[in-house]
Amino acid sequence: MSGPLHPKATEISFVLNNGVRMPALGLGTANPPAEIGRTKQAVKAAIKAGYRHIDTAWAYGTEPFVGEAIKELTEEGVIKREDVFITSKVWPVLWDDVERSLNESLDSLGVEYIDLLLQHWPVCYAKQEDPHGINGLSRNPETSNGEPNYEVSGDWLETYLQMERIYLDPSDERVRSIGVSNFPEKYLERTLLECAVKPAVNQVEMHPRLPQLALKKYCRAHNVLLEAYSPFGSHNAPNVHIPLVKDLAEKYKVSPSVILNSYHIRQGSVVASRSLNMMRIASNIEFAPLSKEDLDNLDQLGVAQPERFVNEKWNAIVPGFTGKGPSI
Ligand SMILES: NC(=O)C1=CN([C@@H]2O[C@H](COP(=O)(O)OP(=O)(O)OC[C@H]3O[C@@H](n4cnc5c(N)ncnc54)[C@H](OP(=O)(O)O)[C@@H]3O)[C@@H](O)[C@H]2O)C=CC1
Ligand SMILES: O=C1O[C@H](CO)[C@@H](O)[C@@H]1O
Repeated sequence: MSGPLHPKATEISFVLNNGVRMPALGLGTANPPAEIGRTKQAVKAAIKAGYRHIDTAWAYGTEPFVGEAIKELTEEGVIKREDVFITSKVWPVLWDDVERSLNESLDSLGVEYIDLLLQHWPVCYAKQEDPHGINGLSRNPETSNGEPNYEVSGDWLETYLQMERIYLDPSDERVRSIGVSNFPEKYLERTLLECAVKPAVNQVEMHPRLPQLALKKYCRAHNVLLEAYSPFGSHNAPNVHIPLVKDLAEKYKVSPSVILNSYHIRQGSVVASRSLNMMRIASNIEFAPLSKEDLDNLDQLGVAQPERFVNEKWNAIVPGFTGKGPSI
Protein backbone atom coordinates (compact mmCIF):
# COMPACT_ATOMS: atom_id res chain seq x y z
CA MET A 1 0.00 0.00 0.00
CA SER A 2 1.59 3.33 -1.03
CA GLY A 3 1.62 6.37 1.26
CA PRO A 4 -1.57 8.09 2.46
CA LEU A 5 -3.68 9.25 -0.45
CA HIS A 6 -4.58 12.94 -0.54
CA PRO A 7 -6.85 14.81 -2.90
CA LYS A 8 -5.68 16.67 -5.97
CA ALA A 9 -5.81 20.45 -5.67
CA THR A 10 -8.72 20.44 -8.10
CA GLU A 11 -10.75 18.29 -5.67
CA ILE A 12 -10.47 20.80 -2.80
CA SER A 13 -12.90 23.69 -2.26
CA PHE A 14 -13.75 26.17 0.48
CA VAL A 15 -17.10 27.65 1.59
CA LEU A 16 -17.26 31.44 1.45
CA ASN A 17 -18.87 33.57 4.17
CA ASN A 18 -22.09 33.66 2.10
CA GLY A 19 -22.33 29.87 1.81
CA VAL A 20 -21.09 29.66 -1.81
CA ARG A 21 -18.48 26.95 -2.43
CA MET A 22 -15.31 28.08 -4.25
CA PRO A 23 -12.80 25.62 -5.78
CA ALA A 24 -9.37 26.09 -4.16
CA LEU A 25 -7.39 26.11 -7.42
CA GLY A 26 -8.23 28.62 -10.13
CA LEU A 27 -6.75 29.02 -13.60
CA GLY A 28 -5.50 32.58 -14.06
CA THR A 29 -6.08 34.28 -17.42
CA ALA A 30 -4.14 37.56 -17.16
CA ASN A 31 -2.22 36.51 -20.23
CA PRO A 32 0.28 38.81 -21.95
CA PRO A 33 -1.40 40.63 -24.90
CA ALA A 34 0.62 38.64 -27.47
CA GLU A 35 -0.58 35.37 -25.92
CA ILE A 36 -4.26 36.20 -25.41
CA GLY A 37 -5.24 34.06 -28.41
CA ARG A 38 -3.99 30.96 -26.52
CA THR A 39 -6.44 31.52 -23.64
CA LYS A 40 -9.28 29.41 -25.06
CA GLN A 41 -7.15 26.29 -25.48
CA ALA A 42 -5.64 26.74 -22.01
CA VAL A 43 -9.08 27.05 -20.39
CA LYS A 44 -10.36 24.00 -22.28
CA ALA A 45 -7.28 21.97 -21.28
CA ALA A 46 -7.61 23.09 -17.67
CA ILE A 47 -11.27 22.12 -17.42
CA LYS A 48 -10.56 18.76 -19.07
CA ALA A 49 -7.75 18.29 -16.50
CA GLY A 50 -10.20 18.92 -13.66
CA TYR A 51 -10.08 22.69 -12.96
CA ARG A 52 -13.49 24.09 -12.03
CA HIS A 53 -12.50 27.70 -11.31
CA ILE A 54 -11.43 30.31 -13.87
CA ASP A 55 -10.12 33.74 -12.84
CA THR A 56 -10.56 36.58 -15.34
CA ALA A 57 -11.33 40.29 -15.37
CA TRP A 58 -12.90 43.06 -17.48
CA ALA A 59 -9.36 44.46 -17.86
CA TYR A 60 -7.66 41.29 -19.17
CA GLY A 61 -9.32 41.16 -22.58
CA THR A 62 -9.55 37.37 -22.11
CA GLU A 63 -13.23 37.12 -21.11
CA PRO A 64 -14.42 36.36 -24.68
CA PHE A 65 -11.94 33.46 -24.93
CA VAL A 66 -12.90 32.11 -21.52
CA GLY A 67 -16.53 32.28 -22.64
CA GLU A 68 -15.84 30.46 -25.91
CA ALA A 69 -14.04 27.67 -24.07
CA ILE A 70 -16.90 27.17 -21.60
CA LYS A 71 -19.50 27.35 -24.41
CA GLU A 72 -17.68 24.69 -26.47
CA LEU A 73 -17.17 22.35 -23.50
CA THR A 74 -20.82 22.78 -22.51
CA GLU A 75 -21.94 21.93 -26.05
CA GLU A 76 -19.62 18.88 -25.96
CA GLY A 77 -21.28 17.78 -22.71
CA VAL A 78 -17.99 17.98 -20.78
CA ILE A 79 -19.41 20.44 -18.22
CA LYS A 80 -22.53 22.43 -17.40
CA ARG A 81 -22.32 26.17 -16.62
CA GLU A 82 -23.00 25.51 -12.93
CA ASP A 83 -19.95 23.21 -12.74
CA VAL A 84 -17.51 26.10 -13.27
CA PHE A 85 -16.79 28.94 -10.83
CA ILE A 86 -16.07 32.14 -12.77
CA THR A 87 -14.47 35.18 -11.15
CA SER A 88 -14.36 38.55 -12.89
CA LYS A 89 -13.39 42.01 -11.71
CA VAL A 90 -14.33 45.69 -12.02
CA TRP A 91 -11.31 47.71 -13.20
CA PRO A 92 -10.61 51.25 -11.81
CA VAL A 93 -11.71 53.01 -15.01
CA LEU A 94 -15.27 51.80 -14.27
CA TRP A 95 -15.05 52.56 -10.53
CA ASP A 96 -18.36 54.45 -10.75
CA ASP A 97 -20.08 52.28 -13.37
CA VAL A 98 -20.28 48.70 -12.07
CA GLU A 99 -23.39 48.13 -14.17
CA ARG A 100 -21.42 48.74 -17.36
CA SER A 101 -18.48 46.63 -16.19
CA LEU A 102 -20.65 43.69 -15.11
CA ASN A 103 -22.82 43.76 -18.25
CA GLU A 104 -19.78 43.95 -20.54
CA SER A 105 -18.19 41.03 -18.66
CA LEU A 106 -21.34 38.91 -18.86
CA ASP A 107 -21.65 39.72 -22.56
CA SER A 108 -17.98 38.91 -23.26
CA LEU A 109 -18.21 35.66 -21.28
CA GLY A 110 -21.57 34.75 -22.82
CA VAL A 111 -23.01 33.77 -19.44
CA GLU A 112 -26.03 34.84 -17.40
CA TYR A 113 -24.18 35.17 -14.11
CA ILE A 114 -20.73 35.11 -12.59
CA ASP A 115 -19.86 33.39 -9.34
CA LEU A 116 -17.62 36.08 -7.86
CA LEU A 117 -17.31 39.76 -8.81
CA LEU A 118 -14.29 41.53 -7.33
CA GLN A 119 -13.39 45.19 -7.09
CA HIS A 120 -10.05 44.89 -8.88
CA TRP A 121 -8.20 47.72 -7.04
CA PRO A 122 -9.30 50.40 -4.52
CA VAL A 123 -8.47 53.09 -7.08
CA CYS A 124 -10.51 55.52 -9.24
CA TYR A 125 -9.21 56.11 -12.74
CA ALA A 126 -10.55 58.79 -15.12
CA LYS A 127 -12.32 57.55 -18.25
CA GLN A 128 -10.43 58.18 -21.47
CA GLU A 129 -11.63 56.96 -24.88
CA ASP A 130 -9.17 54.56 -26.48
CA PRO A 131 -10.11 52.53 -29.56
CA HIS A 132 -7.22 50.20 -28.75
CA GLY A 133 -8.19 49.89 -25.09
CA ILE A 134 -10.68 47.60 -23.39
CA ASN A 135 -14.19 48.05 -24.82
CA GLY A 136 -13.22 51.53 -26.05
CA LEU A 137 -11.68 52.74 -22.79
CA SER A 138 -8.04 53.23 -21.90
CA ARG A 139 -7.02 50.58 -19.32
CA ASN A 140 -4.37 52.78 -17.70
CA PRO A 141 -5.28 56.39 -18.63
CA GLU A 142 -2.48 58.92 -18.39
CA THR A 143 -2.37 62.72 -18.22
CA SER A 144 -0.51 64.70 -20.91
CA ASN A 145 2.68 64.43 -18.80
CA GLY A 146 2.47 60.63 -18.64
CA GLU A 147 1.19 60.39 -15.05
CA PRO A 148 -1.69 58.05 -14.15
CA ASN A 149 -4.96 59.94 -14.74
CA TYR A 150 -6.84 59.38 -11.47
CA GLU A 151 -10.38 60.59 -10.81
CA VAL A 152 -9.21 62.61 -7.82
CA SER A 153 -12.78 63.34 -6.67
CA GLY A 154 -13.65 59.65 -6.72
CA ASP A 155 -14.16 57.55 -3.58
CA TRP A 156 -12.93 53.98 -4.11
CA LEU A 157 -15.66 52.66 -1.79
CA GLU A 158 -18.28 53.70 -4.37
CA THR A 159 -17.36 50.68 -6.50
CA TYR A 160 -18.04 48.21 -3.71
CA LEU A 161 -21.25 50.03 -2.71
CA GLN A 162 -22.53 49.65 -6.28
CA MET A 163 -21.56 45.95 -6.29
CA GLU A 164 -23.37 45.51 -2.99
CA ARG A 165 -26.61 47.01 -4.36
CA ILE A 166 -26.56 44.51 -7.25
CA TYR A 167 -25.76 41.61 -4.91
CA LEU A 168 -28.49 42.50 -2.42
CA ASP A 169 -31.24 42.96 -5.06
CA PRO A 170 -33.35 39.76 -4.80
CA SER A 171 -34.51 40.18 -8.41
CA ASP A 172 -30.93 40.43 -9.72
CA GLU A 173 -29.24 37.05 -10.31
CA ARG A 174 -26.14 38.25 -12.19
CA VAL A 175 -23.67 37.83 -9.29
CA ARG A 176 -23.48 35.01 -6.71
CA SER A 177 -20.78 36.61 -4.52
CA ILE A 178 -18.89 39.88 -4.23
CA GLY A 179 -15.42 40.59 -2.95
CA VAL A 180 -12.37 42.76 -3.32
CA SER A 181 -8.81 42.58 -4.59
CA ASN A 182 -5.62 44.36 -3.56
CA PHE A 183 -7.27 45.68 -0.38
CA PRO A 184 -4.75 46.25 2.42
CA GLU A 185 -6.04 45.92 5.99
CA LYS A 186 -7.01 49.60 6.33
CA TYR A 187 -9.19 49.40 3.22
CA LEU A 188 -10.86 46.20 4.42
CA GLU A 189 -11.50 47.85 7.79
CA ARG A 190 -13.34 50.78 6.15
CA THR A 191 -15.29 48.43 3.90
CA LEU A 192 -16.41 46.31 6.87
CA LEU A 193 -17.41 49.44 8.77
CA GLU A 194 -19.32 51.24 6.00
CA CYS A 195 -20.80 48.43 3.93
CA ALA A 196 -23.55 45.92 4.67
CA VAL A 197 -22.11 42.94 2.78
CA LYS A 198 -18.80 41.56 4.01
CA PRO A 199 -16.47 40.85 1.08
CA ALA A 200 -16.40 37.08 0.49
CA VAL A 201 -12.83 37.19 -0.84
CA ASN A 202 -9.78 39.46 -0.87
CA GLN A 203 -7.55 38.51 -3.81
CA VAL A 204 -3.99 39.74 -3.32
CA GLU A 205 -0.46 38.99 -4.47
CA MET A 206 0.73 36.33 -2.06
CA HIS A 207 3.58 33.78 -2.18
CA PRO A 208 6.61 32.85 -0.01
CA ARG A 209 8.30 36.13 -0.94
CA LEU A 210 5.19 38.09 0.03
CA PRO A 211 3.52 35.96 2.74
CA GLN A 212 1.07 38.71 3.82
CA LEU A 213 1.07 37.36 7.39
CA ALA A 214 -0.72 40.34 8.98
CA LEU A 215 -3.35 40.48 6.23
CA LYS A 216 -3.82 36.70 6.50
CA LYS A 217 -4.46 37.08 10.25
CA TYR A 218 -6.90 39.96 9.69
CA CYS A 219 -8.85 38.18 6.95
CA ARG A 220 -9.04 34.99 9.01
CA ALA A 221 -10.36 36.95 12.00
CA HIS A 222 -13.06 38.55 9.85
CA ASN A 223 -13.99 35.47 7.81
CA VAL A 224 -12.88 37.00 4.52
CA LEU A 225 -11.29 34.28 2.37
CA LEU A 226 -7.83 35.25 1.13
CA GLU A 227 -7.03 34.34 -2.47
CA ALA A 228 -3.44 34.40 -3.72
CA TYR A 229 -2.58 35.73 -7.13
CA SER A 230 0.81 35.51 -8.89
CA PRO A 231 1.82 32.53 -6.71
CA PHE A 232 4.67 31.69 -9.10
CA GLY A 233 5.93 35.30 -9.08
CA SER A 234 4.03 36.17 -12.27
CA HIS A 235 5.72 36.23 -15.69
CA ASN A 236 8.42 33.57 -16.07
CA ALA A 237 7.63 32.17 -12.62
CA PRO A 238 10.71 33.30 -10.63
CA ASN A 239 9.41 31.59 -7.50
CA VAL A 240 9.81 28.10 -8.97
CA HIS A 241 13.57 28.61 -8.62
CA ILE A 242 13.55 29.31 -4.85
CA PRO A 243 15.89 26.64 -3.35
CA LEU A 244 13.48 25.75 -0.50
CA VAL A 245 10.62 25.36 -3.01
CA LYS A 246 12.77 23.04 -5.10
CA ASP A 247 13.77 21.01 -2.03
CA LEU A 248 10.13 20.60 -1.04
CA ALA A 249 9.27 19.61 -4.61
CA GLU A 250 11.83 16.81 -4.25
CA LYS A 251 10.47 15.85 -0.82
CA TYR A 252 6.83 15.60 -2.00
CA LYS A 253 7.70 14.35 -5.51
CA VAL A 254 5.79 17.15 -7.28
CA SER A 255 6.80 20.19 -9.36
CA PRO A 256 7.89 23.43 -7.66
CA SER A 257 4.70 25.09 -8.96
CA VAL A 258 2.61 22.49 -7.10
CA ILE A 259 4.47 23.43 -3.89
CA LEU A 260 3.66 27.09 -4.59
CA ASN A 261 -0.04 26.35 -5.13
CA SER A 262 -0.23 23.93 -2.18
CA TYR A 263 1.38 26.54 0.12
CA HIS A 264 -1.90 28.47 -0.05
CA ILE A 265 -4.44 25.66 -0.25
CA ARG A 266 -2.84 23.91 2.76
CA GLN A 267 -3.43 27.12 4.76
CA GLY A 268 -7.07 27.43 3.68
CA SER A 269 -6.56 30.08 1.00
CA VAL A 270 -7.66 29.88 -2.63
CA VAL A 271 -5.00 30.34 -5.32
CA ALA A 272 -5.20 31.52 -8.94
CA SER A 273 -2.19 30.47 -11.02
CA ARG A 274 -1.67 30.82 -14.73
CA SER A 275 -0.22 28.61 -17.42
CA LEU A 276 -0.67 28.41 -21.18
CA ASN A 277 1.43 25.25 -21.38
CA MET A 278 -0.70 22.12 -21.68
CA MET A 279 1.76 19.89 -19.80
CA ARG A 280 2.08 22.35 -16.93
CA ILE A 281 -1.67 22.93 -16.73
CA ALA A 282 -2.10 19.17 -16.31
CA SER A 283 0.67 18.77 -13.71
CA ASN A 284 -0.40 21.85 -11.72
CA ILE A 285 -3.52 20.05 -10.47
CA GLU A 286 -1.46 18.03 -8.00
CA PHE A 287 -1.42 18.80 -4.27
CA ALA A 288 1.35 18.48 -1.66
CA PRO A 289 0.23 18.02 2.00
CA LEU A 290 2.90 20.43 3.31
CA SER A 291 3.67 20.14 7.02
CA LYS A 292 3.34 23.06 9.49
CA GLU A 293 7.13 23.27 9.54
CA ASP A 294 7.26 23.42 5.72
CA LEU A 295 4.68 26.22 5.74
CA ASP A 296 6.48 28.21 8.44
CA ASN A 297 9.79 27.88 6.58
CA LEU A 298 8.17 29.09 3.36
CA ASP A 299 6.57 32.05 5.20
CA GLN A 300 9.94 33.13 6.59
CA LEU A 301 11.36 33.61 3.07
CA GLY A 302 9.42 36.86 2.66
CA VAL A 303 9.29 38.20 6.22
CA ALA A 304 12.62 40.02 6.24
CA GLN A 305 12.49 41.33 2.68
CA PRO A 306 9.06 41.16 1.02
CA GLU A 307 9.20 41.13 -2.79
CA ARG A 308 6.23 42.26 -4.91
CA PHE A 309 6.20 41.19 -8.57
CA VAL A 310 3.00 42.90 -9.71
CA ASN A 311 3.70 46.60 -9.67
CA GLU A 312 1.19 49.14 -10.85
CA LYS A 313 1.91 52.86 -10.89
CA TRP A 314 -0.50 53.31 -8.03
CA ASN A 315 1.25 50.85 -5.69
CA ALA A 316 2.82 53.88 -4.08
CA ILE A 317 -0.50 55.57 -3.33
CA VAL A 318 -2.39 52.64 -1.84
CA PRO A 319 -1.34 52.93 1.80
CA GLY A 320 -0.61 49.75 3.68
CA PHE A 321 0.77 48.13 0.58
CA THR A 322 3.63 45.79 1.42
CA GLY A 323 6.60 45.34 -0.88
CA LYS A 324 8.05 47.80 -3.33
CA GLY A 325 6.02 49.84 -5.77
CA PRO A 326 7.61 51.15 -8.96
CA SER A 327 8.46 54.42 -7.29
CA ILE A 328 9.40 53.13 -3.81
N1 LIG B 1 -6.31 40.79 -8.81
C1 LIG B 1 -5.20 41.19 -9.38
O1 LIG B 1 -4.83 42.38 -9.34
C2 LIG B 1 -4.34 40.21 -10.07
C3 LIG B 1 -4.84 38.96 -10.38
N2 LIG B 1 -4.06 38.04 -11.03
C4 LIG B 1 -4.63 36.71 -11.35
O2 LIG B 1 -3.73 35.71 -10.87
C5 LIG B 1 -3.36 34.88 -11.97
C6 LIG B 1 -1.97 34.29 -11.76
O3 LIG B 1 -1.01 35.28 -11.60
P1 LIG B 1 0.02 35.65 -12.80
O4 LIG B 1 0.58 37.00 -12.41
O5 LIG B 1 -0.65 35.49 -14.09
O6 LIG B 1 1.21 34.64 -12.77
P2 LIG B 1 1.62 33.29 -12.01
O7 LIG B 1 2.29 33.62 -10.73
O8 LIG B 1 0.47 32.36 -12.00
O9 LIG B 1 2.75 32.77 -13.01
C7 LIG B 1 2.47 32.61 -14.37
C8 LIG B 1 3.77 32.18 -15.03
O10 LIG B 1 4.17 30.93 -14.48
C9 LIG B 1 4.52 30.04 -15.53
N3 LIG B 1 4.23 28.67 -15.09
C10 LIG B 1 3.01 28.13 -14.90
N4 LIG B 1 3.13 26.87 -14.45
C11 LIG B 1 4.46 26.61 -14.37
C12 LIG B 1 5.23 25.46 -13.99
N5 LIG B 1 4.61 24.31 -13.62
N6 LIG B 1 6.57 25.57 -14.00
C13 LIG B 1 7.17 26.71 -14.41
N7 LIG B 1 6.50 27.83 -14.79
C14 LIG B 1 5.17 27.76 -14.77
C15 LIG B 1 3.67 30.50 -16.71
O11 LIG B 1 4.29 30.18 -17.93
P3 LIG B 1 3.58 29.11 -18.95
O12 LIG B 1 2.29 29.74 -19.40
O13 LIG B 1 4.57 29.00 -20.06
O14 LIG B 1 3.36 27.85 -18.18
C16 LIG B 1 3.66 32.01 -16.51
O15 LIG B 1 4.79 32.60 -17.11
C17 LIG B 1 -3.48 35.81 -13.16
O16 LIG B 1 -3.47 35.13 -14.39
C18 LIG B 1 -4.79 36.52 -12.84
O17 LIG B 1 -5.87 35.68 -13.19
C19 LIG B 1 -2.74 38.32 -11.36
C20 LIG B 1 -2.21 39.57 -11.09
C21 LIG B 1 -2.97 40.61 -10.43
O1 LIG C 1 -5.04 41.59 -12.42
C1 LIG C 1 -4.05 42.12 -12.90
O2 LIG C 1 -3.16 41.50 -13.71
C2 LIG C 1 -2.15 42.42 -14.08
C3 LIG C 1 -0.77 41.83 -13.94
O3 LIG C 1 -0.71 40.62 -14.58
C4 LIG C 1 -2.28 43.59 -13.13
O4 LIG C 1 -2.09 44.78 -13.79
C5 LIG C 1 -3.68 43.51 -12.66
O5 LIG C 1 -3.80 43.85 -11.32
